[in-house]
Amino acid sequence: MTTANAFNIEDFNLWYGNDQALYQINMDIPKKEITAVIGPSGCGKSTLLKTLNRMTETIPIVNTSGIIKYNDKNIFDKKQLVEELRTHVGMVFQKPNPFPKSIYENVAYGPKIHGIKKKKVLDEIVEKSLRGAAIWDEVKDRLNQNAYGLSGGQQQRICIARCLAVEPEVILMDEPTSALDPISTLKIEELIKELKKDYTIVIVTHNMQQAARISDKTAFMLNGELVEFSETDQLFSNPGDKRTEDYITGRFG
Ligand SMILES: Nc1ncnc2c1ncn2[C@@H]1O[C@H](COP(=O)(O)OP(=O)(O)OP(=O)(O)O)[C@@H](O)[C@H]1O
Repeated sequence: MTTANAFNIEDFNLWYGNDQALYQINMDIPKKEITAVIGPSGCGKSTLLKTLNRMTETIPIVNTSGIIKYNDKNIFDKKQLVEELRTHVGMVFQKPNPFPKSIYENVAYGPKIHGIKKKKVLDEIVEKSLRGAAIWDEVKDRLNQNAYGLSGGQQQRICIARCLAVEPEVILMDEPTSALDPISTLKIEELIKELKKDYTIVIVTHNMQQAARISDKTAFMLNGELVEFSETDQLFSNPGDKRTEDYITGRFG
């Protein structure tokens, strides 16, 4: 049975040592929609995002309670292999972080790790992924050049292509445009809206206008709590909580 939600977060708490960073989070993240997470610095946005593909557990002092289900299965279940989860749930980071390799090798890297060796198959994956990340036309004649030679915005699209190459279902994006100029930002925003047709996207952003422009649903977090999670139009036009209203009208944050 397939469900409409990619993730069900149930009574989830997270501590860094003695400091609690997330409190009783309950949230269902719908498939093939863009879910934005907003809130002031330090409110737990990145922590929540990184927990969705179990990146936070690489930090030794992290403890959690509660359940996060991905496609109805608890991601913390002993039987759930973390590598497998991360194949389905990819991540794009704040700063573009291509490998110091050619554009081609950056995108072919994941499929190669997964055992794909045939040049023809890899060529196809590289082209499809670069097209999917809306950068094929800009790089098709220089696939063997080092990805470091590209602009920041282009590097970020290479990182998105690298993520697409392993065919994830979900793409987690942690402030993917905060290091980019306004034109590159708009290109990435257009791309994210395009990707929604095929992927579930969860994006952490400092930029409320960005959340309002691109997301279907928005979560507002404050001090580790999920204050409000609703349709983006509603959250920005008619917030249900005074704290959300104060934040979106710039009264704090
Ligand atoms: N590796 C860590 N070790 C200890 N505490 C951490 C760690 N990472 C984050 N924290 C703490 O957890 C809380 C939430 O941080 P988090 O980075 O999730 O917030 P954020 O909303 O994403 O902030 P920002 O918008 O500034 O990136 C903060 O108090 C932060 O200091």
